[in-house]
Amino acid sequence: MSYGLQGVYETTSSTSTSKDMEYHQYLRHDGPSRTYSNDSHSSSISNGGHHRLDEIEDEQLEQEEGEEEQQQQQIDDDYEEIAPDRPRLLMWGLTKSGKTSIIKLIFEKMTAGETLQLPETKTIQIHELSCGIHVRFQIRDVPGPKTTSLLDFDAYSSECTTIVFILDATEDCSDAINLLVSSMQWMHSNGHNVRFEVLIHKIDGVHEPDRLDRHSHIQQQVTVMLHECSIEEPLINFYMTSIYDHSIHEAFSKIVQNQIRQLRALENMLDLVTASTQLDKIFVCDIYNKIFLASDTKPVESQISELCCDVVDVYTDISSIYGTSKSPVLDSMSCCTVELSIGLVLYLKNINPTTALICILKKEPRINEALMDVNLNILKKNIQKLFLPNTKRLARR
Ligand SMILES: Nc1nc2c(ncn2[C@@H]2O[C@H](COP(=O)(O)OP(=O)(O)OP(=O)(O)O)[C@@H](O)[C@H]2O)c(=O)[nH]1
Repeated sequence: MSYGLQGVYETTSSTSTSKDMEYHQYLRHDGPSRTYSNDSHSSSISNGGHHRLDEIEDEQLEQEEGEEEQQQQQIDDDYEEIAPDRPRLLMWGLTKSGKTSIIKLIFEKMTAGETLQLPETKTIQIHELSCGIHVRFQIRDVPGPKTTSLLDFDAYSSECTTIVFILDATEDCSDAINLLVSSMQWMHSNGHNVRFEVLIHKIDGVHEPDRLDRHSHIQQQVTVMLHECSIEEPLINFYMTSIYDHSIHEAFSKIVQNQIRQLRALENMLDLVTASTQLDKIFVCDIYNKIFLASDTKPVESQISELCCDVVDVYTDISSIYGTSKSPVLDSMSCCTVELSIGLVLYLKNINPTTALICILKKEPRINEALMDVNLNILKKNIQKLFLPNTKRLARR
């Protein structure tokens, strides 16, 4: 498979178990032409591409979209058969650490305040989820132990590919650290080379100047204990998160990205497009749960990904008011642009009803929109192709 992006146009100009289980399956379709603007930030959802492509291309696109829809339907009809080797994530950590809240907030649109009323988890909850372009995975939410006991951990973690360990940063962390290390030790001694993604969670409850110290103290303690257990080079990442800000989406995006086999290829494509189109940053984002499936490899500040989440919110709000499944706010050729007063332009374009490309660029007198349109359309097709062989192969089974 070629990892390059075929057909990108360049410009020389500088402008250019043992327990009961509950099973949940989340399948979404549809997305949201109208104009939207306000004075300080002008935003538009415009049908900007039609004059650039001829009718034949339009028909081809419609046909392609029809095929895609059929394919999606087929996938949805037989989930188990279609994605038998999907990643399986286990949410693990002491009781009340925040496992259920995270799932409800990201994937069920519960507000942070509503999570205060969540009851204790009594049985395993299995969530079959899909993010954007055919990225499918399972998340298990399990009753959190009250002590460092590993009772039932073998059943909970069977066939899991990643453990998302939630550690409440507002409490004394020693029990949680012991549980984390003993879980890793159990996995190691049973020959399971599973990645641990550790969320140092409820960080909003820690005084701001102490947060980095808390993070490095926990990380150091875990590293020392793992070394003492002779676990060298463990597969472990640490994130500071809270459901009261954007950090949980950012961390979960990285966790989901670690599950995507095509991630490097996708990043290569995005790098090529940013370089050839003079974009500052480009993201592939699931518009329903605001999970970033990939971005180009330039470093990104948190504020920028927060801005992207905001543009997705604007888009979904307008879609829910004005769009219907039969007539979405954006069709395959349209885009949504938001000009910020700080001199940045955000540009949203759909890849399919659930996935969008979000580009960030500096506002310049002459943005080469035609070049951007052409390259983003090529990128869109290439992304679909990248995920298609996988889907077709699975569909044939
Ligand atoms: N301050 C703060 N509270 C949080 C955060 N995340 C979750 N909580 C709160 O933590 C409490 C426990 O959350 P749950 O999601 O029920 O915890 P759990 O780990 O699923 O608990 P069990 O079901 O007992 O295993 C709830 O009151 C949430 O509102 C966070 O980021 N910050």
